[in-house]
Amino acid sequence: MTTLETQSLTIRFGGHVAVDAVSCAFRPGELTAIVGPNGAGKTTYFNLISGQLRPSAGRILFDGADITQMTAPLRTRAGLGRAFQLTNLFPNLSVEENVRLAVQAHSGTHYDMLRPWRTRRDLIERADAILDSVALGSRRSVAATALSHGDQRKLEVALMMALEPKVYMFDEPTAGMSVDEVPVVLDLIARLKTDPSKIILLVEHKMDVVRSLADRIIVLHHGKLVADGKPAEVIASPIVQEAYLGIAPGRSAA
Ligand SMILES: Nc1ncnc2c1ncn2[C@@H]1O[C@H](COP(=O)(O)OP(=O)(O)OP(=O)(O)O)[C@@H](O)[C@H]1O
Repeated sequence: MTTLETQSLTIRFGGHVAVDAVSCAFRPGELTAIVGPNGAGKTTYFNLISGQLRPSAGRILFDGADITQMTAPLRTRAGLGRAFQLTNLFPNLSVEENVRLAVQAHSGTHYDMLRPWRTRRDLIERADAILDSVALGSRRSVAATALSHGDQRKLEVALMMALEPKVYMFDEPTAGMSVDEVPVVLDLIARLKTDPSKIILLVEHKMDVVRSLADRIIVLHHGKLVADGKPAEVIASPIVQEAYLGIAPGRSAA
């Protein structure tokens, strides 16, 4: 069973404590939404878990191992999946080529001049299945850079799926998407949730998205974990009403 836990995780930027002694254990089969007002430390906490930042104090345990000092690429290989920025990949290759490369990388298959890709039926089928599940089948020949913003986000999710991670990390997966693109991504995350072995973490501002997907909500405020529990309880709790909804009145709580 996959386990992921932060223990007193802390990071300081100069004198500012952006994440302050956050202890939290994430469970398989559960989607945990991380919410809080602007500047609460959500993205920083995410970056600490995925390895883009190193903490000032505290530990991160993944599947029983201390990964606090592990590099981000090694964490990815160990099963911590975070959406790639497309700019780090192959923006001029087609959607299909990007997904096939990710599938190939995960399968451990190296380029073999004597065995062209098209003979690897298993890898092609896996890539096709992923493309269909993110509704990008019809865009397969388009260069990644030529995709709409929403389709680029879907491709990022597809590339993460290709690596079959134990932990899926989504940072505002629907940000900047048009209204008709949002349901595709929400459906996709909802489908990932049906696998009881996966841990899913979601940083999200939109409370309607949180409500529709989260099994559990944790709230960060000034870098501290101030609430943790079932969505209805957490949303109704005075600390969230005051700390989150009170401070961010422009953000939809509906
Ligand atoms: N590299 C950095 N150097 C200095 N301060 C930083 C750095 N990264 C984040 N911070 C500060 O840490 C605090 C937490 O930022 P973070 O982006 O994690 O908040 P957030 O909850 O994700 O906010 P938002 O909802 O606006 O995305 C902020 O005060 C931010 O200015």
